[in-house]
Amino acid sequence: MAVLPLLPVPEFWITQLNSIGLYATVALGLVLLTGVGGLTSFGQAAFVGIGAYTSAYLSTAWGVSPWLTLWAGLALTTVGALLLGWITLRMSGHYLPLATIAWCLALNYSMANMDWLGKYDGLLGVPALQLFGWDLGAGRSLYYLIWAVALLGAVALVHLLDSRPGRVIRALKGGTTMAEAMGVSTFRYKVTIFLIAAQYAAVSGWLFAHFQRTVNPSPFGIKWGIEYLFMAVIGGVGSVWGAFTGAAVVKLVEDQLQVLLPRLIGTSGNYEIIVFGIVLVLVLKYAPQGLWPSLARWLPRSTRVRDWADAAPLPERDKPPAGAPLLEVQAVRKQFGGLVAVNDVSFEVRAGEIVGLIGPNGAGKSTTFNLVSGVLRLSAGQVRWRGERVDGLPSREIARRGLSRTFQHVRMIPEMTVLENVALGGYLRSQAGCVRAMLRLERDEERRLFKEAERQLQRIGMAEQLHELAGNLALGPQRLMEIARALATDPALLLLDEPAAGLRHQEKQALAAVLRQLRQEGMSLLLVEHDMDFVMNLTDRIVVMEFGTLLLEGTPQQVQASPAVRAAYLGTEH
Ligand SMILES: Nc1ncnc2c1ncn2[C@@H]1O[C@H](COP(=O)(O)OP(=O)(O)OP(=O)(O)O)[C@@H](O)[C@H]1O
Repeated sequence: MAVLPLLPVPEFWITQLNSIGLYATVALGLVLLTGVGGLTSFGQAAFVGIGAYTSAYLSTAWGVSPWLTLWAGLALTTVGALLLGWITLRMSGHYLPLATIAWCLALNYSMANMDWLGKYDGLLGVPALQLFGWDLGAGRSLYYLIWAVALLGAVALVHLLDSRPGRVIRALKGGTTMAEAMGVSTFRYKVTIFLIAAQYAAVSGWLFAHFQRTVNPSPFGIKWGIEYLFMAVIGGVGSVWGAFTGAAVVKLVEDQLQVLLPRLIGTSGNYEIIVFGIVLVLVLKYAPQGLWPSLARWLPRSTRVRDWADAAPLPERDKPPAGAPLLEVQAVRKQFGGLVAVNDVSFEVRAGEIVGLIGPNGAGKSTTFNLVSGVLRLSAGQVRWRGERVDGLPSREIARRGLSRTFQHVRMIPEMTVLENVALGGYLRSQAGCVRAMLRLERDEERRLFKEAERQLQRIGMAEQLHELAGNLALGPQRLMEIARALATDPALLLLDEPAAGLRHQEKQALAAVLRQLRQEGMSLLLVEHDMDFVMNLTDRIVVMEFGTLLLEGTPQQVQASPAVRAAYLGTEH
């Protein structure tokens, strides 16, 4: 690619490649936002427009250097994206796509109706870029800058996705509950990826203005917003290199159809749009992940190099002394409409104890877990953590205080390895942000995270499966992986929701041994479990719930001897 402009390649193809580089830069932002983060935007063309118009206006009307107008464009984009993101990203569902459509339409009409922006004619005479006296006016010379930007943008994204913030971003698509339980403010990350995607678009717009040397509103309308999304989807919206594939396919197919179709059917019209729509449907039918992942299947998969052997351990929190009150649940209540799922339940967990929470199906155990860990809000009552009231706090704040959990239905990132999933647990014990990750300045901390993740996986007996994709594991090992991830948060209390479900007998025994070992190391455990042998042999105390209320609290022997508990399980009157 570097020598292409030096060869006698026709100007047409250089222009095509320049356009592909510009489109791919916008599509890269969508890979991050939509493909990885799960947030759909139809409005990227508006951000391209901000980058283009800011530079065109400031450089033509005020003679400002394009190297300065780039920053002005990025600053304006930041303000626009923050405003839009702040309002819409708290809401789930269709609000963001709709808001981005509205934003794109509104901005496009504004551009087209302002005298000082030249209305529909736009701004002419945008100066060419100059770099150290080198004129970048010709397509052949600008080619280098366009492709340097696109490729650097891609490499920065690859770095980002393989980092502490990247693992969080990859968790967003599967819902926010798990990431929040690992201590992440998912809203902050949603705003961040929205901002990054907008800035990729604005940089592309800046280049576009100085490539075309003129701007007008039409390339920044909703049609282009949709087109950019097409590119990302066709290329493979989850993969960085898919942005290039998609941009190339859309640009080349559309152009070729415009030439070929009139010749084939003997009349001109917008038929290429129809044929293009058919192509899109076929791609989505036969390569639903997009074209790049279908091609990449044939490439060898590289495993992570184990370079963390000598990394320093992550910081650890002070653990409470054995017997100190840790978790106090005081008359907690949760109503779902008319249903009282948890009815004034009280119990406590002291440091160094293993407490079991049992009860028939629908007794309210998982709801109690969700109340304690901040996933659900209480209707009444109090939850105290080491004496401090924590009910009403979001789950990430409770996680920060040392309470970590697993989920009844395993929550993980299936397309990441076991090691990477567990490394997400170390989020609160590390600091690297997006910029450091994109520049690869956080490798030391990353090694420390992987060392910790490996240590926890060894502890749980999964040292052999570090590089396995989490989605390929059977249910039992997935549950163990969740425990390792919770352990990587360095908790003082571990809440385990049915940890033994799906495990074979020997695996259960191994798990019980690990949990006992954890208790010896000072860890406290609260677990919901249906396997009675497992609970009776492991726990110090058991809390029994039935129909949302506390039926009994006592030692395993007391619970086993209780006729009321037996009746509750058998469904008889007591
Ligand atoms: N989000 C919700 N909205 C409405 N009702 C709910 C909700 N979550 C739970 N419930 C109801 O609350 C009751 C308690 O449910 P919960 O899942 O806490 O029970 P459980 O003891 O964990 O059961 P299981 O052992 O089957 O997991 C059930 O009747 C359930 O249908």
